[in-house]
Amino acid sequence: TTIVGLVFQDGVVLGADTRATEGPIVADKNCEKIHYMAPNIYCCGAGTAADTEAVTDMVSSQLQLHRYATGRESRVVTALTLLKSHLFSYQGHVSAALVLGGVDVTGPHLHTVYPHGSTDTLPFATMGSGSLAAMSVFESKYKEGLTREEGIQLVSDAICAGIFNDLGSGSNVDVCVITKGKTEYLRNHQLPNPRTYVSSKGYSFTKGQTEVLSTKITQLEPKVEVAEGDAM
Ligand SMILES: C#CCCCC(=O)N[C@@H](Cc1ccccc1)C(=O)N[C@@H](CC(C)C)B(O)O
Repeated sequence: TTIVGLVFQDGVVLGADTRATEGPIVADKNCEKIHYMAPNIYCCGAGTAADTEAVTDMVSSQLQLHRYATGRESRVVTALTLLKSHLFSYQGHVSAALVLGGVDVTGPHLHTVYPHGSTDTLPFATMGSGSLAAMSVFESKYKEGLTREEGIQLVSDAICAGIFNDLGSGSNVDVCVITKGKTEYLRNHQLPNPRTYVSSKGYSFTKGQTEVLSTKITQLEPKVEVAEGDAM
């Protein structure tokens, strides 16, 4: 997995690839790794698929109940505290490495959460097996005050670095843009690895392109006629 996040002038942009693996096998070519936490908060997950899905879904439900109880918009720090406390209590056995981002009354926020429950607050962050490839892009191109378009492009470039240089990452680029007034989930924002279908007429090799070295035709034993009504 390659998952990233950055803070830009109007909020936060999150990004993820869409490959799920089982050892050397690609288990899912287009899975979703950017999870809804609240209308103004999303969370990217790397690690064990079941763990990232379960922990983000659980905290998302807790945030919804908290919104009912307070009548207020959820805060990123609330999601952060719920996530880290749960992961810490399980001493790293829940393999969820997360990039949490959102915009609340206190402004834009971006955090990383590690399986053991430690967290960091950063202007830009990457996680997953493709995180080093992605971080190389951020370290060379990130700056403060990026526009929405610049932010989306930089996130896409960082995810593509993972897609093309990390075997644990691949397929497509998902993006999520969170600002004070609006949240845009751009599912399959980029499709850099389209499946090229073999044309319906089969391969298009020109006749004679492959040299025929020898031909051997074997006559099969004569067909035995089956009389009507015989048991098969
Ligand atoms: C679909 C399906 C099966 C998913 C199995 C599954 O969790 N794969 C993991 C790798 C892994 C981890 C621990 C045990 C085995 C295999 C995986 O692809 N993680 C990616 C993120 C998740 C959200 C898709 B990424 O971190 O590479």
